[in-house]
Amino acid sequence: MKTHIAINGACGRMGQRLVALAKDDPQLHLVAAVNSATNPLQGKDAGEVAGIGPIGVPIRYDLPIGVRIDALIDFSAPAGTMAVLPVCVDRQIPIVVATTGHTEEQKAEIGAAAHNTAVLYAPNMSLVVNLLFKLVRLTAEALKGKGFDPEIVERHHRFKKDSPSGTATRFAEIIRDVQGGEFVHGREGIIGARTDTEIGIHAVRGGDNVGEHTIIFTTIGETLELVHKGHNRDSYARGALLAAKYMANRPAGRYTMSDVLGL
Ligand SMILES: NC(=O)C1=CN([C@@H]2O[C@H](COP(=O)(O)OP(=O)(O)OC[C@H]3O[C@@H](n4cnc5c(N)ncnc54)[C@H](OP(=O)(O)O)[C@@H]3O)[C@@H](O)[C@H]2O)C=CC1
Ligand SMILES: O=C(O)C1=N[C@H](C(=O)O)C[C@H](O)C1
Repeated sequence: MKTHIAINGACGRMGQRLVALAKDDPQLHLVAAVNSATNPLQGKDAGEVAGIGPIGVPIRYDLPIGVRIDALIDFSAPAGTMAVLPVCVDRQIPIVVATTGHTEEQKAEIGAAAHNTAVLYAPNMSLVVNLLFKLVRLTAEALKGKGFDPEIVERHHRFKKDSPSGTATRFAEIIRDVQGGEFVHGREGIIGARTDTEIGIHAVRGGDNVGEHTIIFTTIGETLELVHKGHNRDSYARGALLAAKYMANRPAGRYTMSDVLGL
């Protein structure tokens, strides 16, 4: 049986790739393509917006009533997540939140929604980035107390609205979880020597970069760098579609990309 999915943020860079890849997947049926009410593409065919020709699914600003939705994928903006979340809770629609840049309060609300519906909230849907989360934890554990300075550099396209990336923040949280310490975002001025407890986070913005993360562990005499470079957005989109299939019919609770990917 096909998984019936809805996409929030369907007109965006990620939303368009999800629409296109879902169309080619015989296990998926796209039943709703949602985007902000003010978007000029409202009412247009989601396939046309995605550049694959008409698919009979119009862009709309809310979820259709009386239509079976097995999972919703959200690649929008923090306000977009918070608009669709209560509807998913009310209708017990499993939700895959891929949007980044939420406030701490919004993150808590997303977490609380898991009492009532299935929630997967991940800053990165790529298989190998999720593997890298594990490798960074392993590295932080191995190098703990051995005098290595952790620094994270992320690079993204000029249009990205949030900084640092959700993925960079997750890498930093993993290192802090293992080693302790505090986040330092960029550096400027006469700031003095680096302390032993800093976890540096640096955001580069420009061009059409779909996402790069470099996790640096450096000491006097040598440096280890763990690097991921996205080539296009499809690794994120494929991971999210896999997550939607995994989440369909799951009971309320929190799920992770490690669950989905079997990592
Ligand atoms: N977890 C992961 O693997 C990945 C996560 N992301 C994250 O996904 C999000 C989207 O990225 P991207 O596609 O590049 O961004 P875009 O800006 O290209 O797309 C976002 C889309 O969401 C729409 N939107 C904004 N507000 C709302 C709302 N209130 N309700 C419904 N739709 C809304 C926008 O419409 P409008 O233009 O009208 O505002 C736009 O069409 C970002 O937070 C990004 O960081 C991106 C890639 C991978
Ligand atoms: O906005 C993007 O493009 C991306 N955002 C995500 C993030 O903030 O971590 C994931 C990926 O790096 C692409």
